[in-house]
Amino acid sequence: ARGLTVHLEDADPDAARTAESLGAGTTEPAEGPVDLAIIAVPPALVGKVLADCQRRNLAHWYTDVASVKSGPGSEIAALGLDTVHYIGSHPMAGRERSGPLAARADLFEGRPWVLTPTADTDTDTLNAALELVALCGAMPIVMDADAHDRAVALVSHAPQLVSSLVAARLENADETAIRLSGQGVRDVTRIAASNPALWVDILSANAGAVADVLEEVAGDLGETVVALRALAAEEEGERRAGALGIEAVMRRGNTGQARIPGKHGAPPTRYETVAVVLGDQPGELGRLFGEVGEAGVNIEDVLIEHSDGQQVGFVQLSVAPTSVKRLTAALRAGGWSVRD
Ligand SMILES: NC(=O)c1ccc[n+]([C@@H]2O[C@H](COP(=O)([O-])OP(=O)(O)OC[C@H]3O[C@@H](n4cnc5c(N)ncnc54)[C@H](O)[C@@H]3O)[C@@H](O)[C@H]2O)c1
Ligand SMILES: O=C(O)C(=O)C[C@]1(C(=O)O)C=C[C@@H](O)C=C1
Repeated sequence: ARGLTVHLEDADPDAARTAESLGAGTTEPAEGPVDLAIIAVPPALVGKVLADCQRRNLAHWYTDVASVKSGPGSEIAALGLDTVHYIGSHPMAGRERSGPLAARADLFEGRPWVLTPTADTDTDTLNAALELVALCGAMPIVMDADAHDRAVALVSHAPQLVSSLVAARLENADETAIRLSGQGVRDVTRIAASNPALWVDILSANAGAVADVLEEVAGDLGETVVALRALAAEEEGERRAGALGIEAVMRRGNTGQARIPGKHGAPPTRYETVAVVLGDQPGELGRLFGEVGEAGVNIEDVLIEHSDGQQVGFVQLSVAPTSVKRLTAALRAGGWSVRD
């Protein structure tokens, strides 16, 4: 989309061919060294693959996108590789599904992309990585590898495990309970569908920092259980203490959630939702998005909720509060059923 030639290589030729057929680039090898080689393999393989790429003189500059930075960085140094023309990086965007079929062209749009230069890193190497980040529409954040790993323990790795733990409660749950699943449990468990092997690899390189965060979560969980038991007690004073405990945890959650930045690192924006009833027919979603575009409204986020066993779904479009009236009127005029 940006007019650059991308050469794709993968240990699994089918993965490279599938990516090629989706328009990600060409599986034809480059004739000479390319500008930048982007190594997108599991973290434990970054050192080995970088060694192979440098031995083959594949590129002027090299980066990787692994979700942990200290482990691969130490391995690269231990292997004695060229660290002048290499810079670690980590786009803070991904999917719970792996492989080329899960790819999205706009995945990195407006997302933070961490770069971890060291004292060895050449300015031209940093600039090549900055250009990649800009081409993908992401926001560069320069960080030290250790600080990066501590930060992602809190904002990515511990949340992944907490999501998996919540979803694990559903493993043997009664089917009647599962059928009641609404948007709340879907929001909390989306990333529980992630690839276990990749996450073992990621967590192996950041286990201590993630264990520290989870130990604190475990402490909070213990206190929350005590508060819930008190809430169910006979004695009124105990019940009041329980209510205060639960209120405190909910308020702390409100405060933490409100600190998460919006797109482009801007302060959190409050969007409003326009909910549209959608028939379960091919092309309905595309038609809806087309009409939203024609109304000149930007979709900031979208949630699709299917009702079990019904031929309709609800699409919740998050839009700027100032666009709600205009969008609702335009969609109703176009024959869509918009919920009040
Ligand atoms: N999935 C995410 O959400 C996400 C987000 C940010 C960063 N990352 C990082 O990106 C990297 C890749 O993750 P992914 O989710 O794209 O995984 P993936 O399984 O979809 O892709 C990894 C690819 O690497 C290939 N591969 C394995 N060994 C290889 C080798 N020796 N040479 C060449 N190719 C090889 C595999 O065949 C596979 O196609 C990981 O380091 C991960 O931490 C992932
Ligand atoms: O949203 C997802 O599905 C992700 O995979 C996201 C996520 C994250 O925690 O933000 C997960 C791990 C990656 O290292 C980067 C992004």
